[in-house]
Formats: sequence, C-alpha cells, structure tokens
Amino acid sequence: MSDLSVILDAACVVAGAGGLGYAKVRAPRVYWSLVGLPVTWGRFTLSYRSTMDVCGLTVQPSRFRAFVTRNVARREVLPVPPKIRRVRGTSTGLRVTLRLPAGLEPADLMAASERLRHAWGVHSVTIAETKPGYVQLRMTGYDVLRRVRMPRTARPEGLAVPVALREDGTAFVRDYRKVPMALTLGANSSGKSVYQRNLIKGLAELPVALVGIDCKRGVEQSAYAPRLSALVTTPDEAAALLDVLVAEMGERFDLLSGHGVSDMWDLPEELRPVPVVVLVDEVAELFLISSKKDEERRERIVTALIRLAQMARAVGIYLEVCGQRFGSELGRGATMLRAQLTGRVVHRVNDKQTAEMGLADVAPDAVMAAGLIPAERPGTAVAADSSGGWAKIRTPHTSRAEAATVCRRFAHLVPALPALAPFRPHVPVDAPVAGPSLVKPRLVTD
Ligand SMILES: Nc1ncnc2c1ncn2[C@@H]1O[C@H](COP(=O)(O)OP(=O)(O)OP(=O)(O)O)[C@@H](O)[C@H]1O
Repeated sequence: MSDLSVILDAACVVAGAGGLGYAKVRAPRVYWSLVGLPVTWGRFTLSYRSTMDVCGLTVQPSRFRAFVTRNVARREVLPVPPKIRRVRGTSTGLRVTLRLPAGLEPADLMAASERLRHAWGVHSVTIAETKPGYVQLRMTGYDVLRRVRMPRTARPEGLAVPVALREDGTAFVRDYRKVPMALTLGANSSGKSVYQRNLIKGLAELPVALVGIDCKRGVEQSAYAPRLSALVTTPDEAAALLDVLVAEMGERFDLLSGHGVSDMWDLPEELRPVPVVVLVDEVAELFLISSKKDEERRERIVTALIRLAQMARAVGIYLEVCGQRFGSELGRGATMLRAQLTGRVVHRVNDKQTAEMGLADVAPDAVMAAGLIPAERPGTAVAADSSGGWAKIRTPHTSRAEAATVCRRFAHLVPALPALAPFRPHVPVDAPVAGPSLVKPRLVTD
C-alpha cells in the first residue's frame, strides 16, 4: 500500500514537473504567473541591496540623512541604493518604481540594465523615467515578442492607437498628437503591411478621416475602402489628391486665423475640423519617373508632401508614410521630406544604409538594433522618435480580412469631408470583405 502511494506521489511530481516544463515553452504567461513571478519577486527582494551595491548603483547618504536616521557621521553609514516605492507583478514581468537618491540618474541604471538582468535571472530589464527623480524598472520574465499579446488595457483613444508590443511588455502607442508625421521602413516581407493594418484597425474606430494612397494598385488598402474617405491607386490620382489636401490645409489655417488660434485643438469642439490621417503605402512609387512628363507630376507630389509634412500638424492633417527605402536615391526632396517625418519605425532591412536612413538622424543608437532583426521574426521593428528614445517592438499578427472587417464595422464613422468626396472609393454593398480587388477607386476630375 505504502509502495503504491509512493509511486502515486512520484507520478504526481513527474506529471507536475512535465506540466510546468510544457507551460514554460507553450504557455510562458502561465508559467511566469505560477513559477517565474514568485521566484523572481523573492530573488529581487532578498538580493536588491547587494545587487545594487555590486552594480555601482548606491550612493553615500547625505550628512543630514545620516545624522537623522542613524545619528552618526556620514562616513560611517553604508551607501544606500534607490528607495523602492512600489513593486508590482504583471502577466509578463515585474515592475519596480524607484526613487533616485541625489547623485544617481536614470542613465546610470540604463547602463547597468544588462547586469541587473543577469542578477535577477529575467529576460530583459528596461528603465523608464516616469517623472523627475523616479524611474521604473520593467523586467520581463520571458520573450514577450515571440508570441505577441497586447495588454488588455491597450485601446485606441483620442488620436492614439496601440499598434505593437514593446520588448518591456508595454504597448507601443502611435499617438498622432505627440508625433504627427511618421515613416515606416523595411525590406520585402518584413512586416510593414501588417504594421499598417494594425494602425488602420485602431484608427477605424476613432473619429478621424482616413485617406489611402496605395500605388501598388490598391492591393492592400482597397480592402479598407468602407472606412476610407479617399483612396487613390496611381501617382496621377495621388498628385490630384495631395493638391486637394494642401488646399484643405489652407482653408483650415484660414479658420484658425479667423478665431485667433494657432492650433486646431485650441478651437471650440463644435468648430474643430475632423483630423485626417494620410496613409501612404510604398512611397517610392510616388517619386519614380519614367518620362519627362512624369517629372512635373513628381515635383507636384513632392512639394505637396513636404508642405503637408512641414505645416499640416497644426490643422490636424497627419502623414503616415511607408516604404522599403527612403533616401537621396529617390531624388530631390526625398531627404527633406524624410527629415519632417520624425516618428520612425524600421523593420528588418537588407543593408545598414536603410537602417541609417530611418534612424541615424533621430536615434543613432538604434541603428545597430535594426540591423539585427532576424528574418524569421516578421513584424519586429525598432521604433524611435526625435526624443532620442527607441524601443524594439513587434506587431500582433493581424490579417487583411480582420482589418477589413473592422473597417466595415466602423464604416458609419466616415466623416463628411466634401473636399475628399471625389476620391471616395466606391464600395459595392454586398462586396466580400477582403477580395484583392474589392473596390474600384473612383476619381472625378474636372
Ligand atoms: N507581427 C507578425 N507576426 C507574425 N507574422 C507576421 C507579422 N508581421 C508580418 N508577418 C508575416 O510576414 C509576412 C510579410 O508581412 P508583410 O506583408 O506585412 O510584409 P511587407 O513588409 O509589407 O512586405 P512587402 O514589402 O513585400 O509588401 C506575411 O506573411 C505576414 O503574415
């Protein structure tokens, strides 16, 4: 009898260990919550002081503090690490808020993040400054970018769309009011279209006008036609549409000056024009020319894009440009336009120059990270902006059909914008959701 119970106990232990091993590989979230989090929390609590000490993240307390707390001279008190303000476990890692003592700055912790990662046995440690004097250590227990699951709280709101997951387990949010103009670069099959799909899926439920410029004959964006205020699929149509957008920008500036304000968001809500997001797929198609006649069109397009990129933020017109490369080889105006697109997302690239085109001017440290994105991880990218900060991100896998379904669901949100009416794509009432040539763009020219 006792032999049997021993065997049963052993079987339970083996099954339990096997289950945990399986969970570690197949369900890392579950494994982290059951095993990783308590173990890491314990390890962190027990070794915090000594780890910070060996990593050089302690400072001698001030004379006043030494006297008040210990009633001894400053030199007799041990150096102190940053004060722990809060420790919080999440489904992907551990967040620790620290109050920095005088003499330490966020950069000191950033420089030590690799050492902290090893000390606490976690997948990654990133440091974010939350407010002056405070930082958050964001530890992840496992590789959250292997299978992307967006945080439940990440919802589109205002003009901000959570579009991908960062390496530290938080959502990467594309916020048009903070970064109005952006450029997405990447090699073939690196995940640019999926990035734009996630963006469109989020934008579709917000009160914005969406404008598509897809010179690959609309193969990607035609599926989103029900939610688009305008869609053009050839460079000629794009030139006409961009002229209209520049005229719209002028009218909106007249409105601002009539009300004595310099930004659309300062207008009373009832007077505020609807924000417009212009999504340009494969921007090189707009720059390339094959004849003398094309040259004039190219000039028109480039001038309009530069004017919009330089000024349209204040009147709520935003550019989201996507392409494989975007450098001086595209001709006059390309680098000038690129400089205005300060939000950058660079997917896997074929050469270092492309990574430099996308990142060197805003976040030089990120260039190397973009060059290391593996081909077997499509959708992975480096996101940066002119603040100098950057993060590795990966989009959730969203199919074209999924994004198209969302666009149909929110088709009633297409705002009335008379200027764009001639470019409104015609959507057959009973059209299938994501057929390759779902809609015929309709362009009415005078
Ligand atoms: N986040 C992701 N997770 C998993 N698979 C992805 C992800 N993003 C993209 N993929 C896959 O990678 C492949 C290429 O993606 P996508 O079409 O977005 O690339 P692209 O850069 O737009 O390519 P192209 O320039 O050729 O149009 C697709 O099969 C897609 O399903």
